[in-house]
Amino acid sequence: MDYKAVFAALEIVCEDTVSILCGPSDLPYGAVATRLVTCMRDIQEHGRALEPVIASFSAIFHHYDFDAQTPGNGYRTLAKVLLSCLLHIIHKGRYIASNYNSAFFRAEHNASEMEAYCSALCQLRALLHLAEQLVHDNGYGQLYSLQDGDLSRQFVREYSSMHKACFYGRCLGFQFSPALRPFLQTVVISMVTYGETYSKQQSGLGLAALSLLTSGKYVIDPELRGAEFERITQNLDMQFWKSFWNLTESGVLAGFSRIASYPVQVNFTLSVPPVPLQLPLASDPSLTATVSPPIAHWGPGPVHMRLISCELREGQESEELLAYSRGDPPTISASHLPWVQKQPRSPWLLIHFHGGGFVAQTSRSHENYLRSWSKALGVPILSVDYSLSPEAPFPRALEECFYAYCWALNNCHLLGSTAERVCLAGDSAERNLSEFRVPDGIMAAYPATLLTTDASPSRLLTLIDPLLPLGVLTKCINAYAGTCVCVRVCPQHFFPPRQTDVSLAKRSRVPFSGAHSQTVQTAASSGSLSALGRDTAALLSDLTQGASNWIQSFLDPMRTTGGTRSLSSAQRGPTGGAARNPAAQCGAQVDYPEGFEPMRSECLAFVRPTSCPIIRNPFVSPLLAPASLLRGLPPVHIVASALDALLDDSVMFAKKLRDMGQPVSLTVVEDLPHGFLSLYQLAKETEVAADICVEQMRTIFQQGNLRKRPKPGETPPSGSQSG
Ligand SMILES: CCCCCCCC/C=C\CCCCCCCC(=O)O[C@H]1CC[C@@]2(C)C(=CC[C@H]3[C@@H]4CC[C@H]([C@H](C)CCCC(C)C)[C@@]4(C)CC[C@@H]32)C1
Repeated sequence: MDYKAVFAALEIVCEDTVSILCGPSDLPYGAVATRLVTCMRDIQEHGRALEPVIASFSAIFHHYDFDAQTPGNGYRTLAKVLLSCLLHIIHKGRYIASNYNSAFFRAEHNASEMEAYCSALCQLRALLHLAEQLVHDNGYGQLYSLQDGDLSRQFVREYSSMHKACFYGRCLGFQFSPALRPFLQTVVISMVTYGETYSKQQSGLGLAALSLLTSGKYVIDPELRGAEFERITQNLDMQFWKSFWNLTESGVLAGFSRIASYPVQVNFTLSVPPVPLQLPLASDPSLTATVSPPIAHWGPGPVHMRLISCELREGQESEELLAYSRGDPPTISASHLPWVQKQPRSPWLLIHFHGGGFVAQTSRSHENYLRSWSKALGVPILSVDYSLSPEAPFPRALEECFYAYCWALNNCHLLGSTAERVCLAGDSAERNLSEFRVPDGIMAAYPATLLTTDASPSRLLTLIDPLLPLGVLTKCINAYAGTCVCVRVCPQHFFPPRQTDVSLAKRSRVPFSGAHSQTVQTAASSGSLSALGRDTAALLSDLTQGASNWIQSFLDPMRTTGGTRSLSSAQRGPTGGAARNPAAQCGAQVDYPEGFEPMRSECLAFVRPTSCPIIRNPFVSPLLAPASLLRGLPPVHIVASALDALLDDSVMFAKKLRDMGQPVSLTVVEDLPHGFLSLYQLAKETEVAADICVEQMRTIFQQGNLRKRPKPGETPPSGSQSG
């Protein structure tokens, strides 16, 4: 995008709009016109200040890319987001300029929209200023300043006091692909509705009715929705997020998602009892090593997983496998019908670790894309339902994933595979769970590779992201890292040699045995009835949102009489910022340019970054892993999104592997949020991105034949797959 043309167009639009608004008009828009004029002048001022900033970023951001063919890093993203905001403003401004004198012009609505974008622009200006500091303070080509904790602390403090509501109201998701905006709106409306009804002791129909009423209010008042979203992300506890993110787990929503996804012949959950496993050694298959079951925190316990296979394959209907079946009756029974042909075992096996911030979701929420993967690749998929935090902090989930992987290798014949080629796939949080073992390749979608609160340019987006706000991310990290006294870890267990190494046989008897076992009380599961009530409520709010959306623009003018919540220009600071408040004084530690100050929030966000050393553990933050540990990794294919706050995690991790000579590829897709796999049915763009992931896995399965496994200690061929 040519930034100069955008700034030039902005200047023209601001001038044109102001001259039209100030010109003679028969229409009674007095106060609204004044608001618009002030707003356009503020925008103009921001634009003039920002052009040189974007110019300086454009001159340097290629230094931070993975390589010349893969442009993508947080600096590019910030510039892109800013230009996207400006384009929205230009579009709106042109509309206002050409329709202002029309009898049907909705002055109040347009003024509120423009004010919302002006606020967003003001906050983005602050983010760009913070990013400029990062450029100065970080090393050349470095997206993180891993040594200097002060800068990051300063940013976190700044984040806590900055106003964010404008990004969750009218401007919600402006940076993403337009096809996703209605969905994001639905999610945000459902979330604030859920937040309001969450604490109410209602269930069933009462709750549904309440949700319906509440969601209506948020549909018609975007400012109220934004403010409420900001409040929720700042104040509601982990249990709320767990519970909201788990909406896709049960009842109606899961049912819908199933109906909308590919039918598969095999889909059921397994519960594997915690018994020691004997695994043949790669170096000498006649020897075996013992792998102990997971023990951290509460001792040995079963490991849950889900088997998904598009076609019924040999072994999948065996009594031996069905004996592991858990809870729900295996859908496999349908395949006993005589016309369902049993396929031979696949040479491939895909082992999947789902995302969900370590705290929420199971394989069930991820079923929709897993089903399509199984169909596209013709491969059985074993998705691990590891235990979630905060009930099961690190390293429980890691142990369970490792155990599940070993169990799958031992029992691949039951899973419908000969496991000649094994690929690990993980999205988001779970990429780093798939770190510890060497299969034939790893496909990591938008991975989190650094769990410290070190600032990076893309991470600044946590201020505007509707799915991953910083306040919520730090809660996830705190939950996963647990309390420091709870888990003490023996260093040697975090540098295990490759699974194929004999020495692991001795160590792995008690994996992660340095962790002090401590019984952690699992959270009392809330009543299933009220859970059903909440599902229903959320669904209803979803349905009503669609219907009510179109009413919104007509109702807007009515809001004026009811008292608008948007900041009037008089309430704004000199550059469009909100009036100062106590939070402003607490937050302001950053030297913004003369005369500029971002808008502040009315209440301070409670962001508590964990200081627990566990987050620096290489199995929690693989970006910090020493080369000796990463050297054993198979080819890693990373698929990230340019608009993801965790983009820099991907870029830096890919660079690190590439610089070590490890086989790695990075693909950056445009305009999608974190977690795009879960949204793959919603838009063409998400589908294309999900297909890229499928192709990367196909590469792993097919290239596995050609790849020579390096022997322990041997350096793999350098850069074989980079780019
Ligand atoms: C300021 C500078 C300092 C910055 C410091 C940054 C520190 C952060 C660093 C690292 C953090 C890493 C932490 C772990 C990352 C975890 C990421 C991670 O795993 O994120 C996933 C969390 C779940 C989720 C949000 C997601 C994707 C899809 C979402 C789902 C889409 C639809 C689902 C709704 C419930 C459906 C409801 C429908 C409605 C009723 C109509 C929804 C929203 C559930 C949640 C997921 C991403």
